[in-house]
Amino acid sequence: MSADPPARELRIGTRTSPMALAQTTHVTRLLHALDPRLRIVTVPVQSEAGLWHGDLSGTGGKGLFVKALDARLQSGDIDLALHCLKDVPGDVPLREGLVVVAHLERADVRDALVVPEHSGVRRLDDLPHGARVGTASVRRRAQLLRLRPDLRIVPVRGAVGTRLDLLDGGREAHVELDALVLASAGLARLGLTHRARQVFETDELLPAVGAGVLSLECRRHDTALAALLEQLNHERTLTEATAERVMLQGLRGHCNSPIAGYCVTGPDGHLSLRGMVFSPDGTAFAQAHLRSDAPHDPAALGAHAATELLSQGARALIDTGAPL
Ligand SMILES: NCc1[nH]cc(CCC(=O)O)c1CC(=O)O
Repeated sequence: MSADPPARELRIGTRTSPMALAQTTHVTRLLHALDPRLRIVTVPVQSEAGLWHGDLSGTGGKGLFVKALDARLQSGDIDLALHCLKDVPGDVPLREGLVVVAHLERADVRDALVVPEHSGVRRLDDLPHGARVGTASVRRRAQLLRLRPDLRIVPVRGAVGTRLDLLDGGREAHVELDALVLASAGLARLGLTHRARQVFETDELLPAVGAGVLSLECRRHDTALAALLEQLNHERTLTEATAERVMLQGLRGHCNSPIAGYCVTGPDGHLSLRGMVFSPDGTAFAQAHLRSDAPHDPAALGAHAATELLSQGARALIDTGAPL
């Protein structure tokens, strides 16, 4: 072998929220461990979505950051885009010339209950009747209402820190919230795990498709970079995420559909996929729980789960909750 080529500059596009920056730092460390000579440049990418606090369910809001990053990648402005798989809509095809090369090992997939700093509430059951719980996720709303139909669910968006400020600010924040439900993985990335009072088991609050998974995307023709990034791929995560994503795509949900999906690999290598689709208030739902003895075909498992959910009326549930 001849001498190594000089290390290249690598431009990572990132959202500017603290969570996105923490994820970028994490990936930067992983990349430097593979090649310490890489010159990694962080390129902030904005989208209007981060500025909004209202209900974004009808605006394609979740997909805006994905689209903004993908456009910058396509134009060559950045070399690498990092996505929370959970935020990548099921119905948006990958842009021409781009490729998802790695799925990083999945972090905690569970949702967590967070209460104001000085509150004595330890679990959802401790909240008073009619308590106000902040979440803008229709998946969380439906499942929280199944657990506690008396709760008032308040749509709260924005960076995790902003939401915590609203929660802790109480009356002064003009939004009196008794609790928030947030992703454990997001709290962990921000060093805020101590704020989680109750971490919901996956069978009481089924996670989002792709929860806890970061995916790395680059240009198809950037083969040297693709080869480097592939080393960061985690095979089990890819398999599980594939089953969940194929299920999501088969359901043809809109950008904020009340869909949950979680695939786990058993000790003997089999895959177990649970999927649920809810009505907005959680009173009606479809569910599938399928097992595959062939871990090599997660896509078939996902497609099968979607078919099962659709046979139980998932289409009507998704369309009822659809934005006007
Ligand atoms: N929709 C926002 C979002 N997208 C990804 C995460 C972090 C955790 C993850 O990757 O699953 C979060 C925060 C949250 O939902 O509280």
